[in-house]
Amino acid sequence: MPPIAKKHLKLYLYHADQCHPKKCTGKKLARFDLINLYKNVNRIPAGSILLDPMAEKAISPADNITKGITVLDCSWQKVEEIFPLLQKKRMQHRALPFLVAANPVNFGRPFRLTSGEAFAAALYILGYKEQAEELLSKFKWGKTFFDLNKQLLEEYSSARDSSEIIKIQEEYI
Ligand SMILES: C[S@@+](CC[C@H](N)C(=O)[O-])C[C@H]1O[C@@H](n2cnc3c(N)ncnc32)[C@H](O)[C@@H]1O
Repeated sequence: MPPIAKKHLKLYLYHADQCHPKKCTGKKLARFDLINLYKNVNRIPAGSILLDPMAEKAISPADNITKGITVLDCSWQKVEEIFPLLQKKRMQHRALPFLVAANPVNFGRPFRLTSGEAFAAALYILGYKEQAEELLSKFKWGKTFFDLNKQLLEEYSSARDSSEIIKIQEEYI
């Protein structure tokens, strides 16, 4: 029997070099070869989904994800400065809905996810649950992220589109 191909999405990290290299979740995932790290945003293939906390539209299973997912690893202090600069790049900007961080820096805080959590949340919502779990298995607090957000992640992953995602979020908050 031929091996069954694992469901897998391409992941890109645009690294702005603004974090502590030893604490950076994106760099850690790149060391495990689980994501592709770029320091030049022009090298990221056009058409991917950019996880942008300020985007107007929430990610949903209705998104076209054939070109993969991109995360911008930068300081939270620079988010409002950098994301607008990427508006001209051909990426689809999407926000993640209400989810709670499990990383030690922002534990319990909604919306403020590390790059690793952001990738995992997007993958889970889009139906790539094994890949999401594989990514967060590299962090001590990875399982806690799924424990804290299990019910919401399941509901988001069965939403039809972005407006349903927002409805689920509003009912929860
Ligand atoms: C600001 S960086 C901080 C990275 C952190 N230094 C680390 O080690 O992971 C986190 C990135 O994850 C993505 N992200 C986090 N929370 C998000 C949200 N609520 N909606 C969309 N993207 C989010 C964004 O691409 C954001 O720029």
